[in-house]
Amino acid sequence: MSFLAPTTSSSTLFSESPLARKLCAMPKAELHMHIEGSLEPELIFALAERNGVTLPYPSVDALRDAYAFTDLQSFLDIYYAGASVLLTEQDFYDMTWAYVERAVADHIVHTEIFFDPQTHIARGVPVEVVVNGISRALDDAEARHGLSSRMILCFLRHLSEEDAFATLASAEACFKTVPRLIGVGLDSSEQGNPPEKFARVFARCEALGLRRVAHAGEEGPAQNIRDALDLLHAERIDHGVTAIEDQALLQRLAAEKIALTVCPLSNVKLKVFDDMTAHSLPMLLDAGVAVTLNSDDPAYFGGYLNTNYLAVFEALPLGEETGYLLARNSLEAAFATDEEKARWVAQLDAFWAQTPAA
Ligand code: HPA
Ligand SMILES: [Zn+2]
Repeated sequence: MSFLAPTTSSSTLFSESPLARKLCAMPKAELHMHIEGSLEPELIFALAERNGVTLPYPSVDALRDAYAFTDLQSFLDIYYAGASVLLTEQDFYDMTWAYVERAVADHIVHTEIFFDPQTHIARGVPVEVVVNGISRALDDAEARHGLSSRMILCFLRHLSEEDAFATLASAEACFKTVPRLIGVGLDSSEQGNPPEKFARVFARCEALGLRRVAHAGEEGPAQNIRDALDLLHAERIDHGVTAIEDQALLQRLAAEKIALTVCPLSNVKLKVFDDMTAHSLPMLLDAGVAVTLNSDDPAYFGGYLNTNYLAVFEALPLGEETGYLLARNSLEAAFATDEEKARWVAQLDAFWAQTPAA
């Protein structure tokens, strides 16, 4: 038996507190996760070896060491390099399955997965290979784990409008044959690529009956959020954390129940905020905006969904009821049927009633 006191008392760890356990175990949805951003360095190296792709990093550790980002662009450069190992349908399946296991462990009941076909098409990978690999893994996730899901095709905003239209045309058959592929989004470099650049593409998507989201107000001004709503008819805003610059916009987001898919660890890693205590989340919540928490690119930003919840609740003065609100917002903002949403909210309510107050 040892009489030495532990150097860190485990009871002081937030992650082991009753509130942390409750946040981790509650049913929730994830609405902002780029599947290529779930590629862990180990899987990048395994796929590179399987496919004979040479990486510009000598080892897993060297790659991980390169994850010291200064802004969004410095991340995107590495993110697209990592995605270059994806070639076959099985690669997309394996990547998605690895995320599914993390999602199930985090008590996610519904996930909406972003993917970036243009980065794969440019390397000669047909969009069907991308869509079928991801979708087949999500079929298995539903069958084996009861995990509900949708897929959202994102246009890369640093590329041209013409390229986005060509991508949409190449994916039109997929939209018809893959029921869970329900919408489009807009990601990549926000600076210099405002929403208006894609107004006509999004109008075509709306005419096709597709759901619409857009990254806006991540690094860019609050005006980009307004333009994503007015010019792209976005139904949710991805990030949206710079909305706090504009009081009237905050009121509009709250009144129109436009959900924001906030990604706290991403924002800190990409230096949108100096640290988690400086995050605009409390101001967004105070304004009555329907905020949700998400992991964005979990393999690059230090963790999956529950790690985001823990980081936020450890750094900010948020009560248990905010945990419930964030989970409920995520379920209600999902692109799912009213019946599905009512079922998940009932599941959350039952969990809340059964689990002692933290
Ligand atoms: O956080 C992001 N922002 C913009 N584009 C992206 N593509 C992957 N992740 C991101
Ligand atoms: Zn994102």
